[in-house]
Amino acid sequence: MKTNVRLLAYRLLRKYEKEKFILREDVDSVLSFLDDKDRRFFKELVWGVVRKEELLDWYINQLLKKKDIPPAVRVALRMGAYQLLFMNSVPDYAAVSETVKLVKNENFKKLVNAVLRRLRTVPEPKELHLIYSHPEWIVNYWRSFLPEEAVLRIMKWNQEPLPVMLRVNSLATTKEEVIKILAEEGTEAVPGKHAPFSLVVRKLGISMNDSRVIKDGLASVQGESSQLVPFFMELKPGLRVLDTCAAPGGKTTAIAELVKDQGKILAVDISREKTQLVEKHAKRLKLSSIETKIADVERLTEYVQDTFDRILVDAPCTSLGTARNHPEVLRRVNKEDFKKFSEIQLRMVQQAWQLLEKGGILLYSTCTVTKEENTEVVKRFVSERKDVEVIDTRDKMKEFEVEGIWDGYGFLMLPDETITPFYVSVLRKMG
Ligand SMILES: C[S@@+](CC[C@H](N)C(=O)[O-])C[C@H]1O[C@@H](n2cnc3c(N)ncnc32)[C@H](O)[C@@H]1O
Repeated sequence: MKTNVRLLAYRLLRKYEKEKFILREDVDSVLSFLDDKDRRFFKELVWGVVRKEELLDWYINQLLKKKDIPPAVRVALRMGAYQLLFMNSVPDYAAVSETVKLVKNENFKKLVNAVLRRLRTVPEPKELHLIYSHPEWIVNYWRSFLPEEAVLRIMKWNQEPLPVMLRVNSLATTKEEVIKILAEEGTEAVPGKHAPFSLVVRKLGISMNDSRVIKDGLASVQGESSQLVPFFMELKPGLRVLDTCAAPGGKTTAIAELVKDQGKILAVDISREKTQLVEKHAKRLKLSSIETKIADVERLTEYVQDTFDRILVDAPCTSLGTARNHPEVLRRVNKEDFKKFSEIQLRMVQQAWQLLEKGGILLYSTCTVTKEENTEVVKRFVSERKDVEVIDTRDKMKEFEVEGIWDGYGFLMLPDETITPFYVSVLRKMG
């Protein structure tokens, strides 16, 4: 019997509507029994509906007398509207009739049918937050501290799913070699524009987890923004490096590769499950300079007494910069979260600073776009100490061809095809 992919998508989206959270395991478990064509359809429908939520709701609401409809009906309407507006491969009659089938109640079946049949008659919206489908409050919030063109750039790129990117393990192989192996597996990859060891996947042959380059530790899956972070830490072999908030170890292992696996890298995270992820990552890449420790970074000095030449605080944050892969984050956060995270982040930097040698460098980074968690954290920290020098990273960002905004405390990378928004602040301890 043919699998009803729309029904599977509907169930997942109903769960999302309740919880505002999509578990990757839920997606993967559906994908595991679909063929290639159904997988593509399922992924596009699910992520498309989440990505375009505000826009779809706006179209639907133009045709509803009473906007307060049950969530089950709203989700079905979004799915139908998405297929009509964005999926050229789906004929209109199928988008309408298959959506009507998802709805149980007879009266609502009629309503869904009527709305979807008239959907194409609605003229396009004019407001930017609708055209680029973002919650209005987030756009207004970004406008309160970012130039309009930066806000527009973030919104535009948030419409585009991020390509898969790899960081080639420079201690084990070369970009050319990895490209060759990938080609034998049917995957097309090209060198990335920004990070020295990056590859961008243009066409996926087999799943990356099954690829020889991952299994044999020749590369890691990592975006270009993350790959660039360690390049701002003035790393060299033999340094003692502390990576707080290290799991799953993307940046820890990048650091180890850059110091040629020579030196001591201590990777800290909050739980055993988390530090095990880092250990697994290091083992796969055959890196031996990494040790792990379970600790609460907000009280780091109770757990760690050694001092370090370099410290990375890649802090937990509201993750707004990950919206291309996780469009649901934009619909989950609220302004209180910005404040809550910023207090945690400041405590982490204060604690880590105490373990930094004079002349050493602490890099603070987040993958979010909020004033509270970026500029304000560093500003507050700098204002309470006399031994902090803020390092200007503008020239170096230019070298890596990364555009963004310098706020006097750090640099907010602005997105392009392979860069996602990332905030990087580099602080030197004066002696
Ligand atoms: C942004 S992620 C780090 C990503 C990682 N640096 C990488 O590149 O792969 C933030 C990490 O902070 C950890 N974390 C959150 N609160 C923490 C705490 N109080 N102490 C230690 N780690 C914490 C989380 O477990 C999570 O692994």
